[in-house]
Amino acid sequence: MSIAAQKSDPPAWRALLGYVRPHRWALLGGASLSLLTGATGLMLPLVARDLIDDLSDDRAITGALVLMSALVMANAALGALGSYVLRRTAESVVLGARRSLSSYLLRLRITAVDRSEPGDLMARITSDTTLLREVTTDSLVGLGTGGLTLIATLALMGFVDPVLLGVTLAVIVGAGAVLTLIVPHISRAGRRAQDAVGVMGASLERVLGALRTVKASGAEPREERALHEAAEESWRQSVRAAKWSAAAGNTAGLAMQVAFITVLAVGGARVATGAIDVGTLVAFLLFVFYLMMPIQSVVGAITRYRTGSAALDRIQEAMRLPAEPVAGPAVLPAPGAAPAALAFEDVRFRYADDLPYVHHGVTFTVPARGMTAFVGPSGAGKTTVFSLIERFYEPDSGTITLDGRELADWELSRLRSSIGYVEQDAPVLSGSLRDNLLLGNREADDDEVARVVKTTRLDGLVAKLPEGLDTLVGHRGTKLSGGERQRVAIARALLRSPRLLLLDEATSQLDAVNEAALRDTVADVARTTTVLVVAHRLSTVTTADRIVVMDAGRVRAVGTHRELVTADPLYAELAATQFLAAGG
Ligand SMILES: Nc1ncnc2c1ncn2[C@@H]1O[C@H](COP(=O)(O)OP(=O)(O)OP(=O)(O)O)[C@@H](O)[C@H]1O
Repeated sequence: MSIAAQKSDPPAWRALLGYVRPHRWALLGGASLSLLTGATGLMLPLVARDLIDDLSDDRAITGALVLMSALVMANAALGALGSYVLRRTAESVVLGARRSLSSYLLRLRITAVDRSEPGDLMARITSDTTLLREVTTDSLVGLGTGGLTLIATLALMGFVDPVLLGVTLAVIVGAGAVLTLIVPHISRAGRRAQDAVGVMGASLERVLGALRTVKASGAEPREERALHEAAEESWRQSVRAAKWSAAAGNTAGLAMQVAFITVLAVGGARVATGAIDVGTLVAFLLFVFYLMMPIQSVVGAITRYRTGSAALDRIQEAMRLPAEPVAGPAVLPAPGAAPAALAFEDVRFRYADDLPYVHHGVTFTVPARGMTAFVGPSGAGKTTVFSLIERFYEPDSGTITLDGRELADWELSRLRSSIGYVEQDAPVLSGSLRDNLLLGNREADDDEVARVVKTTRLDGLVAKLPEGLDTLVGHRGTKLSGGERQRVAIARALLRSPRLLLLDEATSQLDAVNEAALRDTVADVARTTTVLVVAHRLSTVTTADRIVVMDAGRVRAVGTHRELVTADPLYAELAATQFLAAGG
């Protein structure tokens, strides 16, 4: 996984504030309720003391009892409300992060996706965002309420005896120095634990995405080991983080005990010299005791923030991957819209700076309407032509124009809405058959769907499925055959009434009858639309209006089948040896 942190990354707390800002008032409300709960709790002993005084002085205790009951009720009610408000706010922060991250991931550039593991990206949305929950409530609120209580207690201590306050502060500063050494270990271990969860997500995605192949290859034990290793690495790092967190918590506890003893010793000496009286010393020691709670809460907040900040860093890294601009909903071309004309002019392209060029100056023109077939040996760069037209990638040099206008000048959603694209492996998404057909055009009505289902010869399939178009097709369409998936992909593209249809022909999977039918359908579409086909069948190339022969990233010839068979030796060889199904 190469989503790496950059030196210039802003600190995690700034990102956290970004997520929390929309919920600041709810968070403040929850924190105030927590403070109020604490205050009602602190008042209870005072009222109890009054009640005991009343009892010993033979006074009526009804008033004190009523007050105590009211305080107990208020404490419980405020506590429950405060905790609900805080948890709800924390969940809203998680929701906000999940929403923005998932929207962002849908806009990722394909180059970024090429460099990422989908399983790791999934872990960032699911697991890492969950950690924001604790960071929001425990860290932010703990730091706020604990910090306020700490300041108030220290102020009162300074009021009682500044010298003893100095002693206490010296101990606290010493403990703080130790904590600054411990805290980075918590961050590091937290980061590694979350990275290991990402690795596990990636391994899971790899296995589940190809479970049949894994089983058929007998690779379960090896894949199981990889999954377990990732789980164990996460465990190891989480345990390491727990160890350092425990050390931090105990350092705080130890510091308070050291402060207690030091205050006792220095305070005793001051009592002996008459600088303070015993009452002052006792009151101060009580304050040292009370100091424990806010200090624990502040240290807890810091340690939890450090674990959570690792998750925040991972979320921010994903949010910095290159993405496409935000676009409004795409407007599909009206049925009967003019077909598109396309031109490549000296296009050079490579998938990454450290990879060799795939296109070395590709030039061809495709007029509006008609079918153009791309042929050539495997790896010649045919599918890459389609990827560049869809602007999944940008060429390094040269120009690509659609209707005479450079692709870079097109609004991306508008460009893509003009195109119907059928990928070679014809992906089908989990959901119903209808969902899949309407993926590219939600607006298509039942008549249009029925027509396209018929032209792509899916009507037989629909009739035999238990729930027709509403039958679920399984994860990645596993309940469909390869040929059916391909026809679904073609039907989906046709429902968009594209001005340019890109068809990356599968190398197999269609039986002769369906192939002939689809060839007729595509030929029919080519009468009104511009169709580009990466062709693997003789029947396709013989019906094409023109054929572009590609070899090693260059266009070596353009012509019809008849012309090329005699004019281009490579084409003649391909026609004789490589094209599938000779039914032309
Ligand atoms: N996402 C990618 N990242 C890096 N290299 C890639 C990527 N996609 C394709 N390539 C490389 O680019 C070259 C051209 O690939 P392309 O898919 O365009 O070939 P093709 O002519 O369509 O081949 P085939 O007929 O086998 O589908 C190949 O060498 C391939 O390995």
